[in-house]
Amino acid sequence: MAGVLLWVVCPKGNATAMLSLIPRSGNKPKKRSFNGVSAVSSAVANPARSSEERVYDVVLKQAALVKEQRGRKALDLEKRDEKTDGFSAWDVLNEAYDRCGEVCAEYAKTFYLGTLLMTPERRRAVWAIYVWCRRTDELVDGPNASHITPRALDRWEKRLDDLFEGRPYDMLDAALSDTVSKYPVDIQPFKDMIEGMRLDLVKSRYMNFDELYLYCYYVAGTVGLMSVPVMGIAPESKSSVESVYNAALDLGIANQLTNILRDVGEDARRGRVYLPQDELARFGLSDDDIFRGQVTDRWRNFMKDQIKRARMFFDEAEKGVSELNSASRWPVWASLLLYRQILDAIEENDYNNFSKRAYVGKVKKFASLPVAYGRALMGTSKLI
Ligand SMILES: CC(C)=CCC/C(C)=C/CC/C(C)=C/CC/C(C)=C/COP(=O)(O)OP(=O)(O)O
Repeated sequence: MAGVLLWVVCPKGNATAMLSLIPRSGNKPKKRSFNGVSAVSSAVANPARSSEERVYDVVLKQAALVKEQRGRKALDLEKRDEKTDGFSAWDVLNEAYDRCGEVCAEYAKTFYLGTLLMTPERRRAVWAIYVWCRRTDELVDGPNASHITPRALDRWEKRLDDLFEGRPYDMLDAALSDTVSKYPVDIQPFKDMIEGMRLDLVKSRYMNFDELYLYCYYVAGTVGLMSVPVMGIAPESKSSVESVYNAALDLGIANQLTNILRDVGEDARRGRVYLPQDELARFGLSDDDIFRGQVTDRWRNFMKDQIKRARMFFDEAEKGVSELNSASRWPVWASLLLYRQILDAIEENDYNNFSKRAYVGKVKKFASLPVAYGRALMGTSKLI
């Protein structure tokens, strides 16, 4: 896989040297200015490489894979239709995908409805990815989370390797195994999501935004990178593949930042603070203020800044949605608009995210759906 990336980046020259130059020489990753400083604040404190630059390597790798596989024919499912005991691989696979659809319908209703607009092939591939992410998340967040160990995560990663090599462990894995054999999905974002779970086992504080950015990439940005190869980029899109992947990554980051801001109180009750410590200090705040849970002016000002940054990531993401295949745009717009409104809800709660859960009411939710549909109908945008 690395060979593909290096070939694309540097067909003839010194690939390693070229790679380390990309973020600094090009304008990617974009340096987001946030209150006059880079949004990824410790890029300055850490002269080596910022998280944003490291994550961008994964974007390039995934984009290279898509370019390589564009035009390559998908595997012909019919060929697998050899019957054993009255059941064919095709029957089993269909059942596996149906089960993935049921899980998606149960846990992510709006998103599931949106996927129904996609082609049947794409829709079930998205379900298979969703289910794997959900199962991964449940290892550390589910009912058995207290028993989870780094070794269990290693075993989960071994299963991942196996399913990417066509050796699924169970039915749900079989659906994903089929999906990754048909779409140009790279294994790295999946491995990185497991890495995020490992991080969650040992880390409960983030010194600066650079550290938090990496965490958000692991647990949510990865989902964006996994989804685009399946959702597909519109054939008429004039944007670069890399910029669409960047937008997908930004949507994952924006969603996760929003999730963090919504759940400050809940996380604090579990002893966790997913907020940059240096930024808290800059506003005269500390962990104690969070555990105390008082909405003060300092807290409001801090929150205004955090919300502003999350919106910046949503803005970047929005530029990429129109570049997706037309049938994939609606579910993405719908989930983007709904999640973005959680930030408005935090404001409406006067920044009390300690004891009041910010949520988007049914009326607003339904009102967003036609808006999302309208945006999805608009064609691909300008070059980005
Ligand atoms: C923008 C472009 C070009 C493509 C879209 C690419 C996609 C689908 C990006 C979305 C990434 C995504 C869904 C990340 C997960 C983010 C997240 C914080 C999910 C929260 O999940 P739950 O914890 O179940 O949420 P609730 O707690 O709100 O129910």
